[in-house]
Amino acid sequence: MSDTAPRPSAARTPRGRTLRRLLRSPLGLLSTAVLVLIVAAVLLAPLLAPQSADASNLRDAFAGPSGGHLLGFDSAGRDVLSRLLYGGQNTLGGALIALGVALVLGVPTGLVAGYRGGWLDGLGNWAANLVMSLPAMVVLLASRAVLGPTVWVLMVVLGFLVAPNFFRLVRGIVAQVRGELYVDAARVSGLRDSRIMARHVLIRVRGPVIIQVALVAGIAIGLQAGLEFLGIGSSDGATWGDMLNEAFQNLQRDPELMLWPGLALALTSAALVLLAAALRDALEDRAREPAAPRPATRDSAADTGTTAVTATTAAVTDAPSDTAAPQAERSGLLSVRGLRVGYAQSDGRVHDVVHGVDLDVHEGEIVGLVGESGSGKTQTAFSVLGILPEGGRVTGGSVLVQGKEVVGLGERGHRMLRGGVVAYVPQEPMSNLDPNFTVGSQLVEPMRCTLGLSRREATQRALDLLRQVEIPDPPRAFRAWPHEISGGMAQRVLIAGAMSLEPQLLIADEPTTALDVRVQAEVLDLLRKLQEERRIGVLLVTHNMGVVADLCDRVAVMREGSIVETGRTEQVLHRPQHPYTRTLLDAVLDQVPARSPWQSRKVDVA
Ligand SMILES: Nc1ncnc2c1ncn2[C@@H]1O[C@H](COP(=O)(O)OP(=O)(O)OP(=O)(O)O)[C@@H](O)[C@H]1O
Repeated sequence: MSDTAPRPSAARTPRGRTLRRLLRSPLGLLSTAVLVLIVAAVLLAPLLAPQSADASNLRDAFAGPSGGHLLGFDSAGRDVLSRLLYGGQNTLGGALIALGVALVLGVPTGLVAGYRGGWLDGLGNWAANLVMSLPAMVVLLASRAVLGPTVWVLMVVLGFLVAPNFFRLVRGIVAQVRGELYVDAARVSGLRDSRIMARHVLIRVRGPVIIQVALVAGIAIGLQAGLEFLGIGSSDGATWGDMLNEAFQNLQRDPELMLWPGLALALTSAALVLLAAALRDALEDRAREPAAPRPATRDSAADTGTTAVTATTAAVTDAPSDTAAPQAERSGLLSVRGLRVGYAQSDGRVHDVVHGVDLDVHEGEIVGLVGESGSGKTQTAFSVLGILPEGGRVTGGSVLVQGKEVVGLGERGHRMLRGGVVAYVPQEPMSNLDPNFTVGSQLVEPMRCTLGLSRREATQRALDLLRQVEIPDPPRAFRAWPHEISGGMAQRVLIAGAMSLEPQLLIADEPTTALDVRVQAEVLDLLRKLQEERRIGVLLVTHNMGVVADLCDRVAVMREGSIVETGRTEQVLHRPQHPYTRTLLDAVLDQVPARSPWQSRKVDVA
């Protein structure tokens, strides 16, 4: 491992940056300091309080400050400072109970509803709306009548009443995150849903939930004090609400008694609200922060001296043609027959976007699936992977992977397939890496979960893989954050990730579209090298005839959800049978000069 490579410091982690930003803002610093002081004082009550909260001496009733009793005595001759400190324990403890219940009920249900969608989401929403429509005060009064006046029980009920706030917040964010490509990538790499939620999704809801916690804590403290002030709730010991109630009854005699519990409540609630605002600002600043400049890499600095091929150059020459692979005979690796994919419409009808596709990928061959945008290439690939978007489903046909039918396979079966036999290289490398984790961590985790490797073994293997995909400084790339690497490097990382589970079939969906032309050539070279070394089958989804010419043994041309022509690459490129294939080839030839002569799977040197 290189010792010279800089290690991203803890201070540069998103969490470290948020905390520093929070403490740099005057509001954040002030509110944090006030809260820390209040909590510390309350926790240290046994050391700071001159006596216990309930020790009373009627001779001291309404006595002013004296000696060790800085805030004087109340109407029952109890020390006000002691009651304030011990009362804080009960008041803050009650708020914690309400918060705990709300978090336990709201966050996991919001996660599941947002991530899974469907009937779970419907049910969760219905329940949240129902609870939110209940008048909180009436429910609390009814609970008091049924369950008794204990304030702890009322705090549990309060937690139940505010849980929908957390549910809605989390559900909304998760529904957004679920559509992120890195979440798809994590699914494709075989991670369980629970693991994806814990690792990739929870991290996105963390910030907003913390803000909501601060707000709800303020509300819980206020409500609890309100209940006790009205004499509705009662706890075994003193609380700030209790103190307010007692002070209010003696307002004429000693108005100062209102001051201390009122001040404690006001300060705590205000500090919580200000902390929430400061946290929100800190998180928004972080989101606005521009990504760190990417270091020059071999990929991005490949302007000179690179062996490259112009990927958009199609080679159509007079080389001899092969015959098409017999479609009747099904391949042992991937065999698709009569595949139909449909999406449910709002009127209940199903709209087919793939209409009876036949496709084979044999061991050790690269098959190009080519066609214009919207022709159904991705839907076909996603059907094999079992990751069709919500609303989409296979409506007919058969997909055999290593002889095993995958149509109708449950999520678990698909996950096992994706974590073993089939791997996927997506289109947009940067969006498929989770910005919250280092590159290395994103390589190591699937290997640990799927192959059961120890962290040390998985780390070693990840470094080997980074070397195999020709990343110049593997240890450095391993430690880098996604924003610190170039698009070409990110694609190499994703290829390494796909290879890490030793697949037999690799599905690459436009793997070079997001890259510049020279980096495209390098990534294509890499794919070819890995495919030849490992003798895996590759289904290459592309709209680029140049890529097909450079890389593929066979090609299937897709249009409007159907395969219109299939055969060996040379044959299809030399003597296209279908007018649509000719149009695709003409379009390429219109745009760039043709490379000649056609050389099967050879790279043109720029
Ligand atoms: N979530 C969806 N809901 C409804 N229709 C969809 C959905 N996703 C894709 N489609 C439709 O399926 C058809 C095929 O889309 P697909 O993504 O497979 O095209 P493609 O050939 O891969 O195109 P591209 O190269 O642009 O990705 C398109 O008509 C598209 O509108």
